[in-house]
Amino acid sequence: MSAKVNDDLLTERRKCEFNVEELTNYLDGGAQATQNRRKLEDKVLSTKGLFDEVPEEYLSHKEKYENAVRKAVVYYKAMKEAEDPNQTEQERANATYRSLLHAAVFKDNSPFSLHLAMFIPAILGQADEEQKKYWMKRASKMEIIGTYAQTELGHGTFIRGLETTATYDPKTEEFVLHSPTLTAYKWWPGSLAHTANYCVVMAHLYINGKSCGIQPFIVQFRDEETHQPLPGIKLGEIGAKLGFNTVNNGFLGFDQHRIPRNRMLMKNAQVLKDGTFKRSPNSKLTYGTMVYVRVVIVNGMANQLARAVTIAVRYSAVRRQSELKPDAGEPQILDYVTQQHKLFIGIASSHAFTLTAKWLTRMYQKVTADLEKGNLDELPELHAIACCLKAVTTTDTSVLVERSRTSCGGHGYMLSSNLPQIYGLVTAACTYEGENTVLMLQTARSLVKALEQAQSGKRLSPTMSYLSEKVSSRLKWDNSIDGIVKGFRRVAYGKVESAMRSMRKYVRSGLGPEDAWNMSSVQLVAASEYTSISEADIRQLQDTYEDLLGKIRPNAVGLVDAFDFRDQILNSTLGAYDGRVYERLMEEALKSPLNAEPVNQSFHKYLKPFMQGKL
Ligand SMILES: CC/C=C\C/C=C\C/C=C\C/C=C\C/C=C\C/C=C/C(=O)SCCNC(=O)CCNC(=O)[C@H](O)C(C)(C)COP(=O)(O)OP(=O)(O)OC[C@H]1O[C@@H](n2cnc3c(N)ncnc32)[C@H](O)[C@@H]1OP(=O)(O)O
Ligand SMILES: Cc1cc2nc3c(=O)[nH]c(=O)nc-3n(C[C@H](O)[C@H](O)[C@H](O)COP(=O)(O)OP(=O)(O)OC[C@H]3O[C@@H](n4cnc5c(N)ncnc54)[C@H](O)[C@@H]3O)c2cc1C
Repeated sequence: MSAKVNDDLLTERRKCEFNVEELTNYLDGGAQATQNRRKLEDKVLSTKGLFDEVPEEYLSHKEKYENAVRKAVVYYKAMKEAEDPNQTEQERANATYRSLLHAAVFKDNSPFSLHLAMFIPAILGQADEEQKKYWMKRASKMEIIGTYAQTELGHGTFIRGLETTATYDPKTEEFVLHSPTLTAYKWWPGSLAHTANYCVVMAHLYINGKSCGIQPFIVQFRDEETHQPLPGIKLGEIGAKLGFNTVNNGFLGFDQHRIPRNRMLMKNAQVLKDGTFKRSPNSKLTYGTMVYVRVVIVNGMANQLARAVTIAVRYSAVRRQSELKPDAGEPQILDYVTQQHKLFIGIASSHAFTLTAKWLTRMYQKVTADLEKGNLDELPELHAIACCLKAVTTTDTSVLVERSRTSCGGHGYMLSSNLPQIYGLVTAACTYEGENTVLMLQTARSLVKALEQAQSGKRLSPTMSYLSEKVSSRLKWDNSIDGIVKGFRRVAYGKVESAMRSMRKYVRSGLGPEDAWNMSSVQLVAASEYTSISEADIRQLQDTYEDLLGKIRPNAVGLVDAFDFRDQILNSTLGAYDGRVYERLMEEALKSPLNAEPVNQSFHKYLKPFMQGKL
């Protein structure tokens, strides 16, 4: 018999003014997609051995990893078996697009995540047809487990500064991989330490002493039978982190490690047997895997943020605290407008990121199809947009997840709420796949170029077209959506123009272009991410805003119910559908090993002699 649902949550659900299932269907891409997702979740989550006997937080660092590998093999097998052979690729993609199934199994991400998130995309995007056929067969069947090894101890952002070398030896038709310094060691790749046995390595190619730029190589680094590191390979784990502690991030050093010529992924650039180098049509095509993952991250942020606000809004409907009016009893904390302000932006942002992710994915698919036909025209715009949206969505999601945590008071600080772990997952994305400041500066680079083109009368790409609108600075905008958008476009234009004026001022003062860029870089980042509107209009918008909060209030629980996260995926004492918060907090607390006995052994060993002055 299912447990009794909290009365306040029942009331909230009765108050809701819209059809929750309809919104769920919309988010999934239709009623059938909702059904497919639920069917997949039912199948996979009914698999034995997927969940923890002891809560992960009470395991050691090593036990956490070993437990995660145990679950990863069960999970991956269950996912494979749950695949419906009659489903189209698109239906399968839709069923997983919104599902955070892995979050029900791994609070801190899977040791296989890089295999699926980067190793396979790198093969698909960087291998020639013959290589793709061979490696995809092995990788898709998990005969091998891979990762993506680009970052080094000494370099993450500056890819052209990577020190790992790949020197072509025409006599043996091999590449010699070498880490000339400690800072050249690959450092950070997920699964690298003890899980994977292959990786795509980004290394500096040299032929006859000449630099041929950064190229991708598929490298085996562990024996497939014994899992021992191969000769000339130094491997290890980089240590405990804020989060991602079951992702097994590692380090790898090469000592004159030889690989066959056909291990360089040769879709874009090629090395012939005699050492002839055939250059890529665009050297940045090698960076394609990063563009792909940045696109995926935007959708991932939408889902993770939705999970956090679901937990916080349901808890805020159950938690009663303080006194809003004398003798009126303790109100639900969701009735405080400050609480609504903290949480409703998170609901709206998750929807905004979902729609943005869909738009960006379509743009990525179009540009990738064009690249296949040799048309690179829209690659720069895709790069700029992917950089901006990855940076903005990860920054905003980190802020909003942390705000969801602090809006739940002390209970939000409990690991059993799962809000700290969700924060650990999303805040990592501000750094990986391109540190956010660096990516915003990439976008700024495109904005400055676009404004210069606009000022010389050239046509701009659709996403930059606001820079060619001669919008009057005395524009008055109203509270309509159109008016607000016009206002934001006007201010965004002003930010880019101001940054450019600043750079020109520095150049006139005698600085070189690079120093002028650096001196203006704070403004350049603001131009890429930040748009604010002038003081006078904030008051007008503020009234509208507070009015909107009131309109959302009766529907808040319905809006998060529509995300349709089952309890196992929320994995939270505060966010369960039935709202039995206090019973769950106690149930989880009693699982602490410290509660197995009333007096801990440290009393007799340390406390008692200490208090009796015997230590
Ligand atoms: C479970 C997780 C929970 C929540 C998260 C949800 C979803 C996540 C989904 C998947 C992830 C899950 C698991 C994986 C977790 C972690 C994996 C992490 C992997 C990594 O971090 S891999 C390493 C990533 N590293 C980087 O991104 C490095 C960033 N640096 C760069 O990109 C370049 O160095 C930089 C900054 C662009 C500068 O390079 P460079 O100096 O050479 O370029 P310039 O600035 O001079 O520009 C030259 C020219 O080239 C253009 N350009 C640059 N980059 C690109 C590109 N990628 N594509 C196209 N064009 C590019 C640039 O615009 C210039 O053009 P111009 O001269 O102006 O015409
Ligand atoms: C959880 C996690 C997982 C990861 N997984 C992988 C993986 O699987 N594979 C992989 O290859 N890498 C991985 N990484 C590494 C990640 O890609 C790098 O950390 C990232 O690219 C940043 O590089 P860095 O750490 O060397 O920082 P740096 O590049 O040294 O940056 C440090 C600071 O300097 C600033 N800075 C640097 N350059 C500039 C500039 N030009 N202008 C202005 N400011 C600048 C940055 O903004 C930042 O604040 C992972 C990282 C994390 C945190």
